[in-house]
Amino acid sequence: MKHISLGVFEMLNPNNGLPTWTHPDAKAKSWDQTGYWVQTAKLLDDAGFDFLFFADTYGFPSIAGSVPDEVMRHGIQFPGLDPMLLIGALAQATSRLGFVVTSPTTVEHPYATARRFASLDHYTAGRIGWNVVTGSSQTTTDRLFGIEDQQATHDERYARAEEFLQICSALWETSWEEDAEQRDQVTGTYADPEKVHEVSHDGLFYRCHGPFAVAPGPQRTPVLFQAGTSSRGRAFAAAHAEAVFIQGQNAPQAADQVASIRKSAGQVGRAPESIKVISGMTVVLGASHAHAQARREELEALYDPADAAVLFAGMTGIDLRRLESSAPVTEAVAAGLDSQQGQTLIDRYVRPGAPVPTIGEVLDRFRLQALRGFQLTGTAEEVAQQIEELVEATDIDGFMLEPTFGGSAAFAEFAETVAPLLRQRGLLPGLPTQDSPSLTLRERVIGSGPHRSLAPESKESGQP
Ligand SMILES: Cc1cc2nc3c(=O)[nH]c(=O)nc-3n(C[C@H](O)[C@H](O)[C@H](O)COP(=O)(O)O)c2cc1C
Repeated sequence: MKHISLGVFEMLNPNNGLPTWTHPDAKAKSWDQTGYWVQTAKLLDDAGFDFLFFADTYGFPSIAGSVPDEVMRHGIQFPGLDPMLLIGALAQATSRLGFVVTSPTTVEHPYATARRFASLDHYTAGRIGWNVVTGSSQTTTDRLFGIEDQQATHDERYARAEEFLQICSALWETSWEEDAEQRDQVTGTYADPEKVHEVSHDGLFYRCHGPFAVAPGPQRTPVLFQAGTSSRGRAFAAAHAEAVFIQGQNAPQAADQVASIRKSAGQVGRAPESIKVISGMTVVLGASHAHAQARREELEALYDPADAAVLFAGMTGIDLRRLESSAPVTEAVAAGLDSQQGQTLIDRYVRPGAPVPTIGEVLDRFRLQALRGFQLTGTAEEVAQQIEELVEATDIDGFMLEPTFGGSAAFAEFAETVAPLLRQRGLLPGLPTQDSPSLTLRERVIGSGPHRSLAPESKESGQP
């Protein structure tokens, strides 16, 4: 049985997905406090988790240019803080835990993004990853950044992302030779100018000229995660991603996704298993199965159907509230409510050959699983068994635990009860000890490194 990676999926807002902050165990009062996150990161570090992952977006739901009342009143992806600014404090408080931060290729500039992640590679001593996304809640974000007149199509956003990453990679991998940074106090040479090269890029969307002003950190390139699973998203992942984040819904669907991601990687000359696929999973535990089931019902009662409809509209640009709930969901397309946004989300509900679900059914499934992956419920033994079966059936490489009622107690419970069983089953390595070597995130999760192994085509492009 292969070892799996274990992460935690978080967002810097009061909830993860639909509002749960009103529950007594939620982090309603602490989610914006550095102390809460330091304590959580330490817990995960000591419990042997591999990484803490932050999803992020500048956006929040808006529909036809206005923000529905529920967004602010109920706290639906609102308000939200910048997770990147927290990483230095978390790195200082931990010694092994990796951090993955989501940052979009839409409204940022490649140079600024490359500089931030290269800085974080230094601050975390090589424990940083970047979840590359083409952005959600695009309509809201475009208005905030004043670029609503330039709305790019789904595929154009991926074309920009290609160029964005090309520049970042050149800055990280080619600007500084390995021994360019000398810091020699005797000769007074900080960096050898002969060994720091200019990057020169004139593209369709971006221009960037000059040497990179950050010397390489332990990993040079942060570990590249990617989320977005349309065929265009998959092609992008095949070319660039070292790990792909999916929201697995059931074993057959996830097995297909894993196989298709590996196949696409193989088609561009990469070893198919070198690309890691990691799924979200929400685990609700109990002393007995009935107890766990009761806790799940308590959790799901928090997910309000009206909030779900607002979040769905914000993410997809499709306001299903305008249609009869008994109508087939394909009517949304017929009614002209289709949009360029969130293709994955729609693909998720309409399967070739299967009956088309109604709008009410789609919204209810979305309510229960919005922004979430596998839903596991049971005793620790039952959950460990389900995880083993999922790994066997899908060939998935790891999971991220999604928050349930909001606080970090659920992560501690998983670490104390399920993780030891996964170790017994050979799915997790032993807990690190004082003598364990300190690994970079790439060494720990991808199993290579510390530097990125470049895809064959980038070697051929004449870059050193
Ligand atoms: C599993 C998953 C996680 C995502 N996480 C984020 C995120 O944290 N921030 C964000 O702006 N977009 C996120 N996205 C949206 C993607 O950036 C992308 O815009 C969207 O999925 C459309 O691309 P696709 O059709 O290839 O999936 C996520 C998408 C998926 C499928």
